[in-house]
Amino acid sequence: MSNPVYLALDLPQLDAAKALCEQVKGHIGGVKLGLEFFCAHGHHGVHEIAHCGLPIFLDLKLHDIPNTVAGAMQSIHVLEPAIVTIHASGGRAMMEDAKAAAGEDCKVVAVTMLTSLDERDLERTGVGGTPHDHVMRLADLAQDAGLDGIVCSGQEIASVHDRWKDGFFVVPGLRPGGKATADQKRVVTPRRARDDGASVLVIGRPISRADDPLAAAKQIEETL
Ligand SMILES: O=c1ccn([C@@H]2O[C@H](COP(=O)(O)O)[C@@H](O)[C@H]2O)c(=O)[nH]1
Repeated sequence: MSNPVYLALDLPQLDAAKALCEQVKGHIGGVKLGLEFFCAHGHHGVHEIAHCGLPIFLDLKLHDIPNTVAGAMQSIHVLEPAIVTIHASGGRAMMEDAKAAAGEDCKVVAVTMLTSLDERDLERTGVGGTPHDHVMRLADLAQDAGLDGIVCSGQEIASVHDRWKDGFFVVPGLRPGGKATADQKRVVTPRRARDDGASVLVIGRPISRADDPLAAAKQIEETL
């Protein structure tokens, strides 16, 4: 089985991001480039990281009207990403148009509820119910729209996996100690997320901010 860990390269310096990728590339399965990286380095930065030879996950979390999101998807075709994220709350038409505009080999997955949010945060945005309810509702919508899968926390992955058997599930908010840290609230260990059905494990700071990133990546790999 291939390594499910995608390293989140949330670093402002391109050289540092490239060096980190080279350092740990034998112990991860892919690289996730998000807003911080893409806003700083754009297409050029993605091409530079692609030299590492790992699959690229563009975590752009697109969220706009259908025509705009479809246009953005077409603009990133040339980068040949393996995975791209959009927001499920953009609605069914937006998700359908995004999927139609994506390349054949690109998985389009919808962010349901950010792992930095808990039930209280959800209530404050005017959405009733638990995170579990909210994630299930948006997972159903994403499946109906023909997407490949969703992004959710490891706390919901077992339920999502039960109702969407062939879905592709991306799980961030992973902490080797299993405890909420920094801005992440709905966390589990990488091992639990994998056992519960995650396809991709997104891990950033536990590796990138470790004193020894290579040792951290190896330790996580050994737990899987
Ligand atoms: O719900 C979400 C969606 C995306 N992310 C992204 O994953 C990584 C997590 O980084 P850590 O340093 O391991 O916390 C980061 O790039 C987020 O943008 C998420 O955390 N939660």
